[in-house]
Amino acid sequence: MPKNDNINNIIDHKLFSEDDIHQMCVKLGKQLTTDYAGKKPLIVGALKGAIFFLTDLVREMDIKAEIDFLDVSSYGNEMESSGKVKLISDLATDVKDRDVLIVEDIVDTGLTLDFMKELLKKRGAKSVKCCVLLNKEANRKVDVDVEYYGSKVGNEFVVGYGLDFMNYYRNLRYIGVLKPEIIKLVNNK
Ligand SMILES: O=P(O)(O)OC[C@H]1O[C@H](OP(=O)(O)OP(=O)(O)O)[C@H](O)[C@@H]1O
Ligand SMILES: Nc1nc2[nH]cnc2c(=O)[nH]1
Repeated sequence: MPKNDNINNIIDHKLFSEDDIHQMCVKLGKQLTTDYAGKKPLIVGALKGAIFFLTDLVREMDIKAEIDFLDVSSYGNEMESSGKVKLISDLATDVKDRDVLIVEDIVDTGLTLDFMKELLKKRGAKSVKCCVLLNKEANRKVDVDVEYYGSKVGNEFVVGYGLDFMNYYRNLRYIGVLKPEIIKLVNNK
């Protein structure tokens, strides 16, 4: 188990343990196996935050599925959305007439998810749904449907299991809440 250096300096408390996350993946995987039975969906992972969730989730799904990745970003190194979502790297797969399932680590303002859903719909996907690990409803700026999610979270900045703080700490096995004083430090910089 890696010892992330200085982790105690930035994490206030653990929110979801490895086991909590595993249970969420199992539950969502079962539901998706039922709902996508007989279909061959294209699973679209949103880079970079969704990498660990996607790999755990798809292995709980007993269906024939293709996997591709889309890299979009609106945060850069910051802790607040710039409000402008950028397409950094596109899919290699044609989504026309496909059932597409977007896999995301978190939906916060909803801007990133809304951008991806609209893009894939415009390209002629047959259906576009999403499976998100964490749903931060309090901060929503756009009304976007979240068809599947693992857990709701409060309006706090979470880190680990793909979720970064200044591009680090994605490789924590659990999800923790960032210390409020770190947020203040970054915001006052
Ligand atoms: O609902 P929103 O306010 O749009 O926020 C959610 C998005 O923010 C994070 O991505 P980020 O842009 O930081 O890129 P990353 O996945 O590479 O960390 C996260 O992974 C989601 O994609
Ligand atoms: N790491 C991280 N990225 C986010 N993007 C939007 N909300 C969050 C959050 O709480 N944590």
